[in-house]
Amino acid sequence: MSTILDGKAVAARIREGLKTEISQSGSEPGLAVVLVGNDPASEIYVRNKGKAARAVGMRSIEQRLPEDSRTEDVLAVVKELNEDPAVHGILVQLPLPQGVDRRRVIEAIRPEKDVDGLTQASQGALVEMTPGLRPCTPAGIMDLLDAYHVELAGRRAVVVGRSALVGLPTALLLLSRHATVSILHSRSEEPWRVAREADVLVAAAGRPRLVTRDWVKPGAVVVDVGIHRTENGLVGDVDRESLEGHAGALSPVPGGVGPMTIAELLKNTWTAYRGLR
Ligand SMILES: Nc1nc2c(c(=O)[nH]1)N[C@@H](CN(C=O)c1ccc(C(=O)N[C@@H](CCC(=O)O)C(=O)O)cc1)CN2
Repeated sequence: MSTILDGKAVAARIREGLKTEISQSGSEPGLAVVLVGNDPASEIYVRNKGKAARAVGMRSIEQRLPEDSRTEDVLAVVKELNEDPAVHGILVQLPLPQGVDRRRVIEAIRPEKDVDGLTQASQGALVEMTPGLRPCTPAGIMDLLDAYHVELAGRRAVVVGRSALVGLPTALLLLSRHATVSILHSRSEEPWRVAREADVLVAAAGRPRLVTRDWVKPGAVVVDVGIHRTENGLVGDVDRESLEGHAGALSPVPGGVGPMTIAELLKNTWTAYRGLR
């Protein structure tokens, strides 16, 4: 049997801890989420973020802009939120519509309110390993591994995918914990040869069921970051059925990394509120 890395349960514990801390402090951190356009998955995530924020005692602010918004329109909203003392964390939901310049919008967020950890200031802090707000999904992966006491120092970790949102920062966080890290990507030749060496394999390629049994060393810990909506329901980047009983541990989709992403967003908002890094 493979151990199931139960992100839903770990995230619930994190949220419970935050709720207690926030209520004991008598404070009300504010989280602003900006949604541009009508992407149906983004609608769900933004709704869930607002619900989760309110449930731990935070103020949730939602700003919606139409699909045909210009970069300047989004920048104006971010600027307003930057100036608002009741807003401690700002997140711009991704992806943005085609006409909006993602880099300019993200860069407009004040680093101390960058609860998504995506500004160049936050990314620089991650590279330098100085205090800063870390991107939510990578931070969630680390907390999930820690919750199951997965040893990282000196072990071989392989990340499949090199996105700025997940793959790259996850590799850096694993490196900061002294794992020996490789990154695989769409141009890697025979990626399964490298993947098979992993003690810890993180699949963040954005390709449904890419990682099959022949990519995985028996007993390895496999973290699935993918979420794909198919006619048979949600599937990840990992072909879960072929890994059951082969992997030592496996994060499910749904119920693995997804809930951790939202819990980390709340953690970052609480950190931003306290001004502690
Ligand atoms: N600004 C950002 N945009 C996006 C991020 C991000 O971290 N920052 N990540 C993803 C989407 N995402 C958060 O925004 C996210 C994805 C999935 C889940 C989640 O809880 N998934 C559930 C399944 C829910 C469902 O889809 O029905 C699960 O895995 O159990 C939370 C957050 C892209 N955009």
